[in-house]
Amino acid sequence: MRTLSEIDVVGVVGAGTMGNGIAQVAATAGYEVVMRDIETEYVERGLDDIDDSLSRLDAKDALDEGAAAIRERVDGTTELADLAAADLVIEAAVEDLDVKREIFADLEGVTDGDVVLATNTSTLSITTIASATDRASDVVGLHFMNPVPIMEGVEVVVGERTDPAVAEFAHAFAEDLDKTTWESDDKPGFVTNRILMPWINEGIRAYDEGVAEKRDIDRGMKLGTNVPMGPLELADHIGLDVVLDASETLHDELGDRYTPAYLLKRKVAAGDLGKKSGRGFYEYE
Ligand SMILES: NC(=O)c1ccc[n+]([C@@H]2O[C@H](COP(=O)([O-])OP(=O)(O)OC[C@H]3O[C@@H](n4cnc5c(N)ncnc54)[C@H](O)[C@@H]3O)[C@@H](O)[C@H]2O)c1
Repeated sequence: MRTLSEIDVVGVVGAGTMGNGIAQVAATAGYEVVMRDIETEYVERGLDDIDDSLSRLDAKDALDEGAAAIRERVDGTTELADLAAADLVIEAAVEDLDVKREIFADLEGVTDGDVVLATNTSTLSITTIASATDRASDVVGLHFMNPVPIMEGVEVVVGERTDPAVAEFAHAFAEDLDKTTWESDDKPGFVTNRILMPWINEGIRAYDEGVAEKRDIDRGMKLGTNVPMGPLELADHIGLDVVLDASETLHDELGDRYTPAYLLKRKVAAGDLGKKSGRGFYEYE
């Protein structure tokens, strides 16, 4: 395993909401970044999101160096082979076990044998993802929160075969990005989503069953329990498809108390995915 001081290039798989956020914070911490997605269009959108986010932070004087210098450290690509340069890879592709297992098998082929392979999965088993490789001891969960540049927390998830030194490295790397970590065993949903997903689904059910108007549900939970976002606005922020994928995994693993809300499934079927599609429970510009 490479030590923290041996990490120069961070590979990121997926240029979506989480992938481009992870690429941005790694570049901000001084790392060179190679961010890979499957289509040029997705790579470009991810790079544009990084530009926008860095400009906003720059305008608030929240960066230690110019946005342009940070942005120059991020390369976008659609070529898997470009990840060969990485000293550490963090996967943030779609929340689908088969896709992630295929990505990890590919990563094993393309990266050096001592490179840690991390996944940003919200709910899927680290152990099952790792078993797609012959290097399960190098695989660890590095679960960033959304939006990555703003949220301080990172959940380190330890699989059945994860080497304790790899878990320790994951904590140290996240701390080097100015994050604060906690650790979870590889159990469905880990700490955060095991508790968060039923809360969001119950908020959606409460709305669907007419308990209150959607704004009152969000306002009630914010003012009544001191959380920064209510369940419906948080679902829009996370992405309704991501919430549904996570809820379905938890339902499969933990049973009926994790049943996804009917209205969540209907919104996803309609293509209302939240902020990223312009419409979820609320409308966005
Ligand atoms: N959205 C959140 O709030 C949140 C928070 C924490 C963790 N996560 C997790 O992070 C991961 C990514 O979520 P997201 O919200 O960024 O999703 P997203 O839909 O915004 O982005 C996923 C990206 O992965 C790309 N992709 C698909 N297959 C790929 C492949 N084989 N190689 C490279 N790229 C590929 C897609 O083209 C897309 O651009 C998921 O595992 C999700 O559960 C999401």
